[in-house]
Amino acid sequence: MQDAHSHSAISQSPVWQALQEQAAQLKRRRLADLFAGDPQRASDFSLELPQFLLDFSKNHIDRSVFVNLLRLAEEAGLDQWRADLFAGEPINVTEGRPVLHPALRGGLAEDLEIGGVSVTGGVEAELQRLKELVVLLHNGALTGCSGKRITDVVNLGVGGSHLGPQTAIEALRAYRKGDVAVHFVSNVDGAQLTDVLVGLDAESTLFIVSSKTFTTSETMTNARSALKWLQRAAPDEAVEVLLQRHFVGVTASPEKAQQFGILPERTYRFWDWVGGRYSLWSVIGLPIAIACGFENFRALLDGAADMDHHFREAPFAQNAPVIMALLSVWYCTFMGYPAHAVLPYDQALHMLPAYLQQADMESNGKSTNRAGVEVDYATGPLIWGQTGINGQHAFYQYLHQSPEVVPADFIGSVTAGHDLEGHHEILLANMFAQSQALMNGVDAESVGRELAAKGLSQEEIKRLTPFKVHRGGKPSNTILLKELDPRSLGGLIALYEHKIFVQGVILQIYSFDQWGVELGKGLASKLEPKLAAADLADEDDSTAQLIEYYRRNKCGAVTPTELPEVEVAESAGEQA
Ligand SMILES: O=P(O)(O)OC[C@H]1O[C@](O)(CO)[C@@H](O)[C@@H]1O
Repeated sequence: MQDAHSHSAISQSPVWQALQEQAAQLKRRRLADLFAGDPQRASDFSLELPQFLLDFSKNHIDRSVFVNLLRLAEEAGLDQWRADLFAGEPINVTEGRPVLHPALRGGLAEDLEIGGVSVTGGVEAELQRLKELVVLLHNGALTGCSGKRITDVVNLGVGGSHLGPQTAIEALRAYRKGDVAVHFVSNVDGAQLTDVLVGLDAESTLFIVSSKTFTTSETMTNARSALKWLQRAAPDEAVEVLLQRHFVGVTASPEKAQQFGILPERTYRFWDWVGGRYSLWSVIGLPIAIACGFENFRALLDGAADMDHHFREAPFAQNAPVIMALLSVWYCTFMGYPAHAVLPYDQALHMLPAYLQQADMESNGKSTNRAGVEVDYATGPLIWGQTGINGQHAFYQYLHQSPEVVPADFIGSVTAGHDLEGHHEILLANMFAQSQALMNGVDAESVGRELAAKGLSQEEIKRLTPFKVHRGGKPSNTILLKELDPRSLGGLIALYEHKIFVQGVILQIYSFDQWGVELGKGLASKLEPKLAAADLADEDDSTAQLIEYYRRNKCGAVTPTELPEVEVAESAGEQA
């Protein structure tokens, strides 16, 4: 498979050089002028898919740049990489695995076999098991040790084993089903677990230990503390029984879940060919199915499969993930804008920026190309953002008047997710206004006219004008969904997933490993025992000083628990 891909440095290609020159020219062109000189621009630089309109006309490109960006995708061998992704080739080369999250949602053109087993068959079988669990929970048939019905489920997981499910549940707040409450604990900071447990009854609480590797220290620590909490509530109950009745495991390492004490029939599996940050479509999505019902979870998968189909089939020039990826490469790599804002004008999407931070930055925050050589260009951008209206009253000042340019994605829905009158029009008007203001800005002449109309003196106008000028020229995409429902949410998330993949292909980096998170993990487990005692001579002066300060100032010792530790085999350094 590798031979099918060229390792020649893309940054040496003529189209790369051409784009570099164009970037310098385009920086001097006003976005408003690009519209003025091209009456078809808005419609030609837009794409209407069944679930949404993508308007990418407010970007700092002209037709010739767009053509060159499409050439760059060809030059990068995107066609072949895309085919290899869907064919299950081991494109996660550094981990020697295929990348098959589309298979989890019916997104492959044809079924595949891995180790002689049908991928689609395995996925469907696991989904059916998940559905049965959801039905049991919704029917009140799942009970804890004391026979009480399970009413609360706590997902213990971090990163991809947390962000996808919670983002989707928040987004689908209008699609809740059943009366089982779902809670999330991702942080090893015990404050989070404590806060969640405070309101819960141990007899009716079920924990989902959600971890691809089942070795992530934060998640396993939370799982052990959850077990101790159950033990405190039912001191006469055997630990094994508590584990069997109050724990579910969701993992690509089922044997580790069972070592922990979770029943095989309560262990739901996925596979190492699903990256942690791409796993919400797998049994990792169990909390979504519990909170919103299995049918809505299925609709989410269907929406993602629609996007897989679009990405697989559409020519690059009409391919939403390809276009968004090319624009991102254009800004980050050619224009030199290192950040990208995600701005949902939909409260339900409030977690989307955090979700995309992991999806994008853990995938493309790399500086070694596929040939193992350090790149000489910027790779993926810093992704940040929050709901647009809250952002407007916080950091939009920076977007409008800082010398930096931060390209942005505005995301909203035509249909409101509530029935309060008058709110949605204000929300959408703000979204449209912000992208317009960022694009056009306001020049000194217009500011002067506005101030004169308010009756200010010439002297005051002269003094105030420089502060009120907005340079404009700040680019954005707008994704306008018809409605935020399970299907369109699936499509939206898959759109970004494929965008991230395309960016990696073009920039010649491997998007599906995450070696960069390992170093810190290893050091944390080495330093943890040193917080209590031990010689700090091996540590750098700053770290030693911090630990010494901690030792001197910590109030009392950590309360030792009288409850027995549950033996859990942890193996470090596994990749999720
Ligand atoms: O699901 P696991 O194995 O607990 O891993 C959790 C997260 O940790 C990471 O490996 C690194 O932070 C992510 O890629 C992953 O989503």
